[in-house]
Amino acid sequence: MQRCIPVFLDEEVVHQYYNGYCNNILWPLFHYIGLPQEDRLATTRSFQSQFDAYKKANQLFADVVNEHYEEGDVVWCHDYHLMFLPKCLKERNSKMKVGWFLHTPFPSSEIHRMLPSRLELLRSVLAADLVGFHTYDYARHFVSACTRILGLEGTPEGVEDQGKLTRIAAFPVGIDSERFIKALELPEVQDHMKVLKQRFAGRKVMLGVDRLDMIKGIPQKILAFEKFLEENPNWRNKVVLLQIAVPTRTDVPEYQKLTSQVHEIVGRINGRFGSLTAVPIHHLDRSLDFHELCALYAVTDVALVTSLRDGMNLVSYEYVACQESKKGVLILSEFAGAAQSLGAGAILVNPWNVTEVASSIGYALNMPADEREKRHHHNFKHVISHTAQEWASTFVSELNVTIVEAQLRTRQIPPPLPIEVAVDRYSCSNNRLLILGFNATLTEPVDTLGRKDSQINEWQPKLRPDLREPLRKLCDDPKTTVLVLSGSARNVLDDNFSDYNLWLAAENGMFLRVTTGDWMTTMPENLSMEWVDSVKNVFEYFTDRTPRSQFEVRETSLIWNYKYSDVEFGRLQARDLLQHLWTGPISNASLDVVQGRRSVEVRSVAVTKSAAIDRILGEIVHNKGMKEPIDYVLCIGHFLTKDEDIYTFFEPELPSEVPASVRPQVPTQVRTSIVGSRAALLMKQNSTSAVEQNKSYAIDGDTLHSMVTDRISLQEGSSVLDLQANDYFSCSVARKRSNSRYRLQSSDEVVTLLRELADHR
Ligand SMILES: O=P(O)(O)OC[C@H]1O[C@H](O[C@H]2O[C@H](CO)[C@@H](O)[C@H](O)[C@H]2O)[C@H](O)[C@@H](O)[C@@H]1O
Ligand SMILES: O=c1ccn([C@@H]2O[C@H](COP(=O)(O)OP(=O)(O)O)[C@@H](O)[C@H]2O)c(=O)[nH]1
Repeated sequence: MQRCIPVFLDEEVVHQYYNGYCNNILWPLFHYIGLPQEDRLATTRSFQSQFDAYKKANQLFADVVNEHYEEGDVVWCHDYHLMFLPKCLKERNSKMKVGWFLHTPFPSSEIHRMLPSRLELLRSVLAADLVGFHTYDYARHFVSACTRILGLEGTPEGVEDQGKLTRIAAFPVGIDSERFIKALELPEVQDHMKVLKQRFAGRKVMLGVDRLDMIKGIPQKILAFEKFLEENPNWRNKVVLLQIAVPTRTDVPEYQKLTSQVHEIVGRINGRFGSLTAVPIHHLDRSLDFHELCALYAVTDVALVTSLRDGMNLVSYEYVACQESKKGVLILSEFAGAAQSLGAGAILVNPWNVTEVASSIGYALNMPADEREKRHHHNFKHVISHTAQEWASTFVSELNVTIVEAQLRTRQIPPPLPIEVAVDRYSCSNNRLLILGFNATLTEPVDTLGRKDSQINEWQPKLRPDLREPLRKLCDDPKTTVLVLSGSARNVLDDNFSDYNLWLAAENGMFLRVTTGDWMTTMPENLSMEWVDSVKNVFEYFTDRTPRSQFEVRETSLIWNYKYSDVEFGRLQARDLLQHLWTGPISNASLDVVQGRRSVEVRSVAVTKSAAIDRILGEIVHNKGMKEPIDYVLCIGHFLTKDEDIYTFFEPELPSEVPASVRPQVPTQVRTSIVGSRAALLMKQNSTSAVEQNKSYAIDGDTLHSMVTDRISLQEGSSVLDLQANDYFSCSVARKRSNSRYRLQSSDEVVTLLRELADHR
């Protein structure tokens, strides 16, 4: 039992839908082979009747999904067979979380234009929330098809249609590398390896493993091998090509023709270069079992992949995974998606250039051991770190995040902060917490035009002079705790706030310090920063080419800022920069690209202000030895969307709250502590008792006894927060739409607010 639910299609639908529309129309078109001639005499082969069958089959899939769907489920549709499915699903239930991933290339819009049903298919895919491709190029082609053919707007995140954004991104698939590596130890595989080694002793063995499909370039590969033998007579008895050609789509006439064509070429070459005892090409028209395949991957000297187009090509990954001891050479078509990830170690070839492939064969066969080792090492590292498991979890987590972000986009414009009320409630409270953002909250607003001539060294953010006095008064009030929570680096906060008696949380809360003490870290364990150097290269490149832009390397993030550059040019450059990031350094890492109004920031997914706040609160309560619960919270900042759930941290019942379940990449301990401490941070908004609230959260989280929760309860049974709903003021600064309860127009209004709080009676 594979936990699969079948969708039954009748034979005629299969013929028209699967053999017809999928494999005879979409497949060749997406691989740049073009469309077949429409056969007008046979109505069963017309585009229209095949497309009707395609839609019908997709609807049948949708019906089965609907039958089994439960609220909150994620529906991930795969491949060109199901391009109509997202639309069918969303029409029935617009709240369903739907992703779609294409395993083949998506061709240039000029090719997609040829398809008679081009509009309907694009629109249907756009009904999904997240659309994924193996490479950035395919994603780019899809976006340009939507802009050129549908006339929609392409944004750096995806495609927008009347306010609805479909996110488009690259998610390169990988393999279960462990499975292959472990299999090599099995006795069955070892036996196969022994037999193969004996069988081909004294000869170098080249391997081809492909479905017998025209996109795999099998004739081109064999012709290149023939040319190599022709030009290198000394190799004729010393090398053999093993070609596994797995039969596929045997009902489609084009595939039948290909089989005969390949047989003919193989026969001719074997006749030409074979002897009574040996032939240069061993061609198998069948599939192998997993163990045989692993053994072949492990013992062969060169793998030859000559796809004319290929979505990814997993064979190349599998070969690399099995070559840790032999360190064989991979010759790989530049038209396979895999060329973008294994290009560093493989010999890349244009399969149409038979001469080039033939000489690459010679180069691979003669390659010295140290070069083989270096090349293999590059690829092996990639294959074992970019696995199928990681691919799937990244896609699903991105899908969840996409949905939360879409909810955030529909945020309201909050009303202005009622300063008088905020001050009044402040006066009546006994233990207040003020959480203040820094940039654009406590600094002067940026006036791009006015600063055109300013000096680069003014870029470090500075506390507004008119805030110094009120801030000092607030910090010196024993009933008030002030926390400055910023994305800025530690030294920037040190420079601005060392003289005040307050708490500083730098780098989005990853570092914390009370100004009378030392910095400590609240960083989650295992925060990988391996990506920093490659992202830095991209940022350097764009900084050099965008006058008056700059980038800052922080300890847990990198930020490129173009707030002083020409706005239009800066935006264009930002787009380009994002494209560079997606295709390169961040294509498969657990990173977030956070776009500000004039900045692009890259940080690890676990780094957010809201993820850090409960750890910070725990530390403050512990450090101050608080005896009384906090009864007033003011949280103001010019926070990015990604950080905005800090506002809802204090009021869990808000609908736009980001549930812990949609942050799967946040390490478990952190997630648990968010849920846990929230349970302790009670609001007396309704009559629910502490015990009841704790219970309801216990269902969400694994446990309430996280380290942080335990630490921040004041004493057994009492909680850290004792907030009336009207003693909580979340307030965005200089942002129109926000999740906050209130807003202030600019930091000028922050000055007014803090002055009045400081002078309250
Ligand atoms: O179902 P078949 O007709 O036997 O075809 C087999 C699969 O072929 C295609 O595979 C693609 O997906 C691979 C993994 O993402 C990728 O590496 C490769 O480049 C693609 O060709 C097809 O997309 C699948 O749906 C078929 O099952
Ligand atoms: O006899 C065989 C030969 C190959 N494969 C598998 O078929 C897949 C081929 O995937 P690839 O991405 O290379 O191309 P596709 O056939 O999907 O276009 C790989 O996982 C191979 O391990 C297999 O199961 N049996």
